[in-house]
Parts: sequence; structure tokens; C-alpha cells
Amino acid sequence: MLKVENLSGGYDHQLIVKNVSFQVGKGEMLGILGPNGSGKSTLLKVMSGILHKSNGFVQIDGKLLEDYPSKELAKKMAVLPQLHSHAFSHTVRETVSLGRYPHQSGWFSTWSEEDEAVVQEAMLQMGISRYEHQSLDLLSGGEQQRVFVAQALAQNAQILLLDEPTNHLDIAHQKQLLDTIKTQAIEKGITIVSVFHDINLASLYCDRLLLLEKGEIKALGEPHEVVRKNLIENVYNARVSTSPHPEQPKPQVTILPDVHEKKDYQPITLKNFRVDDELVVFQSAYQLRTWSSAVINPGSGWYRTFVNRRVDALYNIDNVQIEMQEFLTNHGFSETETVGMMTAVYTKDAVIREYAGDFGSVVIMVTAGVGNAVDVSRAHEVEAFPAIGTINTWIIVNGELAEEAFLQAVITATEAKTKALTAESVIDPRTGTIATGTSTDSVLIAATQMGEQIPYAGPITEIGKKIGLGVYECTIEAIKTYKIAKGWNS
Ligand SMILES: Nc1ncnc2c1ncn2[C@@H]1O[C@H](COP(=O)(O)OP(=O)(O)OP(=O)(O)O)[C@@H](O)[C@H]1O
Repeated sequence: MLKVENLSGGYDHQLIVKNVSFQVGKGEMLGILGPNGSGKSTLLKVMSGILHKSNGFVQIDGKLLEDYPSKELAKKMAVLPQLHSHAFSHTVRETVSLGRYPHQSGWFSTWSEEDEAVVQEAMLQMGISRYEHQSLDLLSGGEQQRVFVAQALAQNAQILLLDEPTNHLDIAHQKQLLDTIKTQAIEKGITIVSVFHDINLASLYCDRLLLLEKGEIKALGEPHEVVRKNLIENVYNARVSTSPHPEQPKPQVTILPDVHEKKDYQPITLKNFRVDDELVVFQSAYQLRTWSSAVINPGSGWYRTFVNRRVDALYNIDNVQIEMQEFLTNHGFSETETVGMMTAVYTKDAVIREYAGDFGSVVIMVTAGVGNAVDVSRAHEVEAFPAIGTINTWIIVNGELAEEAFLQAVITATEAKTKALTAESVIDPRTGTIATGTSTDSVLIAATQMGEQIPYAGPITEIGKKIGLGVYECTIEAIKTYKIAKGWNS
């Protein structure tokens, strides 16, 4: 276990690191973050004894750092410095082999099988085996960096101190290096302390983070406790936003630029829509922030084009995504800028209306087929939904919607749709009760993110009222049209 207590130190008479205390357990990975010049490298140097401390102490397994003979210390702790002073005329293999120095004994020590195996494994792990006999100065910056990390790994120490190990590396090699190091921590119980510039990589791989500001600890904790918008903005003096990583509970940071591109703001109107026998198409000159349950490009993103495609009632394809993507591509729609959904109703029957309010306006599009209507509270009673029919609802907002407003818009729209089904006495044919929707409804909320800021979109708000009224009216009209098309008596 590594213990750092009240550690201070720096250069000559300039104190850089001030009163730093933390502990790192066996198998744990601690990331050191902080702006340029905050003292990250200096902390690592004082911790490893490269620089003299002026106060405090460092303990490894309960014993003070200075009480370890240098070779014993090298067996306990390996250091990857930020700048390498190695002789660059060495070959890769020779450089990595230097890591075995603490394990050699006596003046005439021999190279053991274990030494060889460890060096080979370290070169393999860093993907540099094929450069084994090449001179270091003939390698790229990233390849050299991997050689030095391999050297540190070959040292087989319990503690690894790394200063920007991903420096110069492309994303594949960043991943390879950090996966390797993290695996060493998990499988061999190695303790890792590493300086990072990349907050996202540090958050993703480290168990805990230490944020330095002017040589002092500003924050110390799990990534979610340190990678916080206000803290990062404050310490780095840069505008950022934080968001969840898609696979792990490790927050990620995105820079928010202060450069404003000149944009000609054209609000969305009915003119952005085109309807033919097969498609309802919305197209805008710029991308809208979009949330949807569509088939193509679902979830959240920025898109310029929305497509509601009519498919035959007997449409039955194994891989709907692939077929739909091919269809969109063949019709000239961009794969990266189009959200696509499907309906079985006549697209010409789409109801599209604009509702203006103080905040801006909303444009609503509804296509409704209710042959597949279902009472959601009793859906568990029936096994199959053999019929086809879907209600697709688009809500396009001229304004700047907050994150929570997107979700509130979905709630408001869903409640309005359900009310419309009640008003139209749409029945779930399996239970005989009033339907709440169909089994495959889809919704899309999009906002220009220009104009008025709209923090909420529930029915207490102006926009919520317009969404409620608009979705209700459009859905009723769409259902009436559907009933006429199907020859139902209303
Ligand atoms: N050899 C040195 N002699 C004197 N001062 C130094 C020396 N090395 C660094 N410093 C000073 O110590 C302070 C902290 O530097 P350090 O390299 O520890 O910061 P850092 O957080 O690692 O920065 P970066 O993100 O730029 O790598 C800086 O003000 C720097 O000018």
C-alpha cells in the first residue's frame, strides 16, 4: 500500500507541491489531474524520491521511502517519467531489458529465463515485439512511449508511477496501454498512480481521481465526485459539460466552445415538410437536437432530416434496420443526418400543424393507424399483437429545450395522444377496453436550440400547453381520417 502524508516539495526554494495526502490500495488505480503547471509531474517526482521533499513522508507497505535501499525501492516502485533521458541509440529490446536491472544480483549476474520471459511479455503487451532489434531513435514518438512503458512493466514492481503514459499515442494504442495497465492492477494487484491530461481517459480507467490546483488537492474521490461541471470549469478555467459514458458509470467531459459560427436562423415552419405517397419528410437547413424512438438513428443526436416511411401492412423483414437503412440510402438520405421511422398508414393522411406561443412555436406531425390499438394496462393479458398499425408523433420546437424538457415533452405528448384515443373511443380489440396507444408507437422530439430558452415542457408551461393541444388535435384528426380510410363507422 502506498501512503502519502502531508507531502510538500519542489525546486530549489520554490515550493510547488503543498501538503498533499492520499493513500492508494493494492490493485487500485489513482489518476492525477490538474491544469498545466499545477504540479502533477512534480508531485510524482517528490513521491518517487527523484526530487527532495521539504515536508511530509511517503510510505510503501508501512516503511518510509528513504529507508529502502535503491535497488529494493526499484523492485517496489517503477517510474515512467514524462521526459526520457535514455540513450536513444539503444535497441528496443535493450531499453526494455533495463527494467530488469533491480532483479539482477552481484557484479556478474546472468540473464535468467525469468528475465527473458518478462521482457518478452512486456514487449508483447505494448505491441513492440516486431521492433525488438530496431534502434529507439528510429521509432515514432508513440512507439518510443510504448517502449518506455514496457520497460516500466518489465521492472515487475508493485507500484507503477506513470507521467502521461498515453502521450503521443493514437486512440487504439491509448486503449491498448490503459487496458494492459488496468489488467495488471486487477490481476496482479499492482498499485498505479498516473498523471493524465485527458480527463475522460482518467475518469474511464481510474478508480479514484486526485485533482490538483496550484500544487494543492482541490478534489479527491471517485470519478463521479471529481469530474463535475463546476469543479472542472473552475479549476481548468474552461467551459465544459459533463455527460455519462455509454457503457460505464464514469462521467465524460466535453469542451463547450466560445466561438460562435455565424448562423442565419430560419425558424422551422410547415414549409420544411414534404409529403408524398410513400414518405413524410422533414428537412431543415441545419441540424436539430433530437430525441426519438425511431428505427434509424434512435436516441439522442443532431439531425437535419426526419423520414416517416409508409410500408405495406404485410411488411415483415428479419433485419428492419438494414432494410430501412438501404431504403434511405437508395433514396438519397444521409446515413448520419437522417432519423427514420415507419408506418402502415397512408402518408398523405399525415396531419401537420403549427402552434405558436410566447416561447416560439411547435410544429406537430402525426400519422395514426389504430388497427393495433392496445390498452397498455391490460397488455399483459394477451400474448400476440397480430395486427399492424402505429401512431407516429413528431414534435419540432422552435426554441432551446433543456434536457429535462425533452423528457417532459414526451410525457405531455403521450398523455395527449392517450386522451385523443379515449375521445375517439378507440378500443383494444382483444380486451374490449379503451386503448391507450398501439403496440409500436414512436415519438420524436426535436428542437432548433436557437431562440428562447425552454427549461420545462410539462402542461404547466406555455410550450406544454401547445404540445398537449397540438398532439391531441392532430391525433384526433389522424384517427378520424384512418377510420374513414378503413371504412369504420365512427
Ligand atoms: N526543473 C524545474 N525547475 C524549476 N521549476 C520547475 C521545474 N520543473 C517544473 N517547474 C515548475 O513547477 C511548476 C509545476 O510544474 P509541473 O511540471 O509539476 O506541472 P504539471 O502539472 O506536471 O504541468 P503540465 O501539465 O504542463 O505537464 C511549474 O510552475 C513549473 O514551471
